[in-house]
Amino acid sequence: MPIDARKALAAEPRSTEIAWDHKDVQLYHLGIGAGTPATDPAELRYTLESRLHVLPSFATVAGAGMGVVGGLSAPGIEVDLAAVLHGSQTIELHRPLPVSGGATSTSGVSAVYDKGKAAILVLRTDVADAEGPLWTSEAQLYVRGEGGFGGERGPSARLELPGRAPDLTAERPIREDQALLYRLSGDWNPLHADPDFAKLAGFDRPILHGLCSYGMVLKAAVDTALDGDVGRVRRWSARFAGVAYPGETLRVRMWRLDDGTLQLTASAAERDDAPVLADALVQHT
Ligand SMILES: CCCCCCC[C@@H](O)CC(=O)SCCNC(=O)CCNC(=O)[C@H](O)C(C)(C)COP(=O)(O)OP(=O)(O)OC[C@H]1O[C@@H](n2cnc3c(N)ncnc32)[C@H](O)[C@@H]1OP(=O)(O)O
Repeated sequence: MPIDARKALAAEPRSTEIAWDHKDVQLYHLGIGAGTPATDPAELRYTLESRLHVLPSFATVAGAGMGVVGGLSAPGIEVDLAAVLHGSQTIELHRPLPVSGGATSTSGVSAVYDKGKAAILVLRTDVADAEGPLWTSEAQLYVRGEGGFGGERGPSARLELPGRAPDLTAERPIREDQALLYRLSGDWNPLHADPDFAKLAGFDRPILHGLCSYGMVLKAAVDTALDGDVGRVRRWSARFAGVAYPGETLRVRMWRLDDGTLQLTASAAERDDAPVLADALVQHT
């Protein structure tokens, strides 16, 4: 059986050493659409090494990504990459991310849910350096066709949107070559680059990496709602509610909640606001 939940959950978490430097950070920022000083001089904080700050979602690619090439393989898990969609992602920052660094990353499967038509794999990663914990991340992978193994169904709660107009709206164009640029940060999944593979996975053309929209939307939130200060982000969580395609425009709606949290949605402006990110929250100082 491609997913053996008991074996996957019983496996010891795996530790690897990761390292990154300013070039990785700059490439990541370009991959999520950082602009040029001609559009906004403040953009140089994302692209010029002497002013560089690190958008916290860089944590999702730090250390050269996930090595997903042919499939997802781990104890108890052997699934075809064409069946995998990124379902949701959370990162929690324990400290601001340094421009360059080295750390130990420890990952494991923390839950496996059975949605009938799909399985959900929950992967947790804890990253720490000599000074202590840096970040914790949780990825949920939606694996089509792998449910029905008799497992627990897992949570299904959805966040209600505030019943009022958004406090802020931002639009972010996705470059035609955005996915080609983004994949250089480590997610080489052909779903985002190869039209034949995309068709095999059931899409008319390559789709954008979930983590690329995840970074683009966090950047929009930091730049418009958090004074451009990446150090204010404590936690960023979102569900991938629908695909986004290169060439589209992400429309980001933001609400400031009473407890200080920022709630967001992102949609594809050209497709009647089809949902891209939902259940999205930025916790910040
Ligand atoms: C460490 C990191 C490794 C990364 C590896 C991944 C490599 C990457 O390169 C891959 C990608 O980036 S893929 C691109 C990003 N993702 C997407 O575009 C997916 C967009 N979402 C969809 O298409 C649908 O929501 C879809 C298809 C996900 C679900 O739609 P439906 O089938 O219509 O689902 P629905 O009938 O509404 O619900 C069925 C049950 O599943 C739960 N669920 C739905 N969407 C979920 C999601 N996004 N995440 C988690 N759970 C989800 C529902 O709650 C429901 O369960 P229940 O009935 O118990 O409530």
